Amino acid sequence: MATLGALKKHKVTIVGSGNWGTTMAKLVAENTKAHPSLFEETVQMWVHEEQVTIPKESRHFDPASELANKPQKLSELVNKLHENVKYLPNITLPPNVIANADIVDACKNSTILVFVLPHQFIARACDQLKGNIVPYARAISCTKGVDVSEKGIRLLSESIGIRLSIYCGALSGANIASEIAQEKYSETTVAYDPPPLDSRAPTPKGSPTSSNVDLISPSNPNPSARSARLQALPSEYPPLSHENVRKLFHRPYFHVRLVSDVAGVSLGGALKNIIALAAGFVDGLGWGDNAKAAVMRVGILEMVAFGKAFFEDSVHASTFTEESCGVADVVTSCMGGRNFKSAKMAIEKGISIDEVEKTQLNGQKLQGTSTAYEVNSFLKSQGMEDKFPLFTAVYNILEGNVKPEQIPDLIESKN
Ligand SMILES: NC(=O)c1ccc[n+]([C@@H]2O[C@H](COP(=O)([O-])OP(=O)(O)OC[C@H]3O[C@@H](n4cnc5c(N)ncnc54)[C@H](O)[C@@H]3O)[C@@H](O)[C@H]2O)c1
Ligand SMILES: O=P(O)(O)OC[C@H](O)CO
Repeated sequence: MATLGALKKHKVTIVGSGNWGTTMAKLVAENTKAHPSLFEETVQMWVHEEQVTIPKESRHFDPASELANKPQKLSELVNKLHENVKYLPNITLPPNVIANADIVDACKNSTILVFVLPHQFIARACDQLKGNIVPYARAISCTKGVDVSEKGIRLLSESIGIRLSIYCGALSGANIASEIAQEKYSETTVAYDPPPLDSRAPTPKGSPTSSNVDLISPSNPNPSARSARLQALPSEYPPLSHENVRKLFHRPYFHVRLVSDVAGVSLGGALKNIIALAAGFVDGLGWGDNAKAAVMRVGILEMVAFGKAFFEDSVHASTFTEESCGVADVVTSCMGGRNFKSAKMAIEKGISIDEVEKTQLNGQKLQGTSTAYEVNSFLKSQGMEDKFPLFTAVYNILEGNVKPEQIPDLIESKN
């Protein structure tokens, strides 16, 4: 009985503190408090430091205070007010969330790292952490996107795992952060497929681990070769079984389903953002719900086809259809997501999405535009743009090569 010998508790760090990062810190901290035999109560939240002035509309704004119009460090404000007034205003954080602007210190001795950074900041964060974390740490990626290079395409969970030489799973779902922060019911999918060594069973010689998966590339379209050895979680810690991982994320208002399909969960979260941009384009044209449903239908088909074409060994099509991280995330993202809203506003105002992001989002980041570019660059490298007409159309609209009004013709089936 592995748990009988457990003496230590898992220390959890949330790597990121945006809209979703701060929400994740809140719900995880509620759970570390609720499960004191498994987790240390204090949850560190890494804050990318910036100077923030308390907004006038904030309940913390006091015109009589000398601090009223004075920029202050965000990490200090979070710890003083128990609120992230910039990225998650009006939500009280539990006192066991501790904001920390030093990423290495925040992650020191943590056995569980929850990555919730915008995609573009992952590589640098990992560079800073490399060699400064316990080698048996485990990670969960909540970031939505994919990494593409001249060598091929990689899931963010893989990128994190490879950069840090640790195992990384994924969490993704129909999860608009502000609703979850207000404790409105939602579901999510957590993919966690730890190598056999974490279950304390001896690892059969030559058995695969789930980390350090080779890149998908033209010469290696469906890699199954898995190379590196992971360090086993010491037996003093409670095992990170599906049951215990669920206890870290599940709340009465946030229902978690555990699966083993890390690729499916990661891909769903990335690709739905391209579909959400298309939905925003047609809505911005004033075309109504039928048009939106049409691009969602085609987008879901392309999401499934993409998984089958490039991740056939790992993705289960049922992950897209049956779990929150698939069709359900497409639906919520195309109704109320930032990518959808920003694409819609860009069309309505006749400006670029980048301009909407810079002027309207108060520092929050879109992931759909970079994912559209990354996916297109990969499809081009595979000579497969025409097999994914919606993804290709979104890229070409962003590039100014075609107009949103051309979407119906561009996505029409040629059969
Ligand atoms: N917000 C949501 O509803 C939601 C839900 C599910 C998943 N996600 C995903 O979670 C990820 C994180 O999104 P978010 O909503 O927490 O962030 P956000 O877009 O609200 O905020 C941007 C974050 O980037 C940080 N940042 C800015 N410059 C930085 C730098 N140079 N280095 C490091 N960090 C920097 C800011 O401090 C801030 O925390 C994204 O991939 C997003 O798609 C978001
Ligand atoms: O607001 P978006 O477009 O970044 O989407 C948020 C979540 O991913 C929805 O599940």
